[in-house]
Amino acid sequence: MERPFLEISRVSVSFGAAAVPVLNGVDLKVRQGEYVAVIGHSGCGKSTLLNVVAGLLPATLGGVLLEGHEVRDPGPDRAVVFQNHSLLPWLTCAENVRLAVDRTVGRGMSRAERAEWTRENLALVRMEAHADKRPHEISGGMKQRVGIARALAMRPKVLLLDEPFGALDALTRAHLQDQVMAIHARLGTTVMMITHDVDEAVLLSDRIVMMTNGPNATIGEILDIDLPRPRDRLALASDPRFLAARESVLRFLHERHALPAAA
Ligand SMILES: Nc1ncnc2c1ncn2[C@@H]1O[C@H](COP(=O)(O)OP(=O)(O)OP(=O)(O)O)[C@@H](O)[C@H]1O
Repeated sequence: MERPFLEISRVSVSFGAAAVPVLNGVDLKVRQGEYVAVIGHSGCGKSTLLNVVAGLLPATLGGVLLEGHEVRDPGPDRAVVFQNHSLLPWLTCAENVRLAVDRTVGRGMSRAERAEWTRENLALVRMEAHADKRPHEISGGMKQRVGIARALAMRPKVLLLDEPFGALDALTRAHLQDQVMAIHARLGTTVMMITHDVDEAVLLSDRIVMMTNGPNATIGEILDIDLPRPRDRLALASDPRFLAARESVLRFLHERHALPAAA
């Protein structure tokens, strides 16, 4: 059998002396270029799982392999974009991206090449016109776009998105989702994205990983989304396959794994 690109094997995570682990025995194989969304109720351990893949948090049991190499630390092959941008406020958009370039792929590049690579990556998220602005001069959606450009500029093997659009209004969110789909189509980056948004998960993903409630959370079900790409949100809004996938995730979250208070 072909070796999986990213392999999460029997990952369990316990914090401190807690008797019950947050995550228990999470197994997932991700293909190169695949777009996987992880969805589940608040507190089930989605960010914990992403942090293990990022190398920011060690698994208590089990582990993660990327192209057969064990993940032990954070590294530029696994770039993370968080819900709240983490741009340095005293640097311009270009300088924020450039900093990541200088420390990773830019090491073998000339000064001019680094500047060009920075510009190209800002262009991927259509932010080249704002390259010289500082974070306080741009909107929340624009800051997230710069954060995505910074992550992509490292040409990671896996892009880890932890609710990247969670703090944005619906229209900005839709716009960014479309941009991320276009970038995924163009670069073929493997993506693991955490989201609470069912429509977002169905629109963007090849597979949706649905987590059971914590503690002791694990993968409950995995849904394949076979919708052809490129995907158009308007056309899909009334597509029976989109609606069926959406309903299946909603049933998982609100029937089979409803939170006790909501059940
Ligand atoms: N460093 C930590 N120390 C102790 N407990 C933690 C730590 N990090 C997370 N937890 C606990 O682990 C559980 C899972 O947290 P996590 O942030 O992974 O959930 P989540 O599914 O991403 O939640 P949300 O959707 O609300 O962001 C929670 O109960 C949380 O309190």
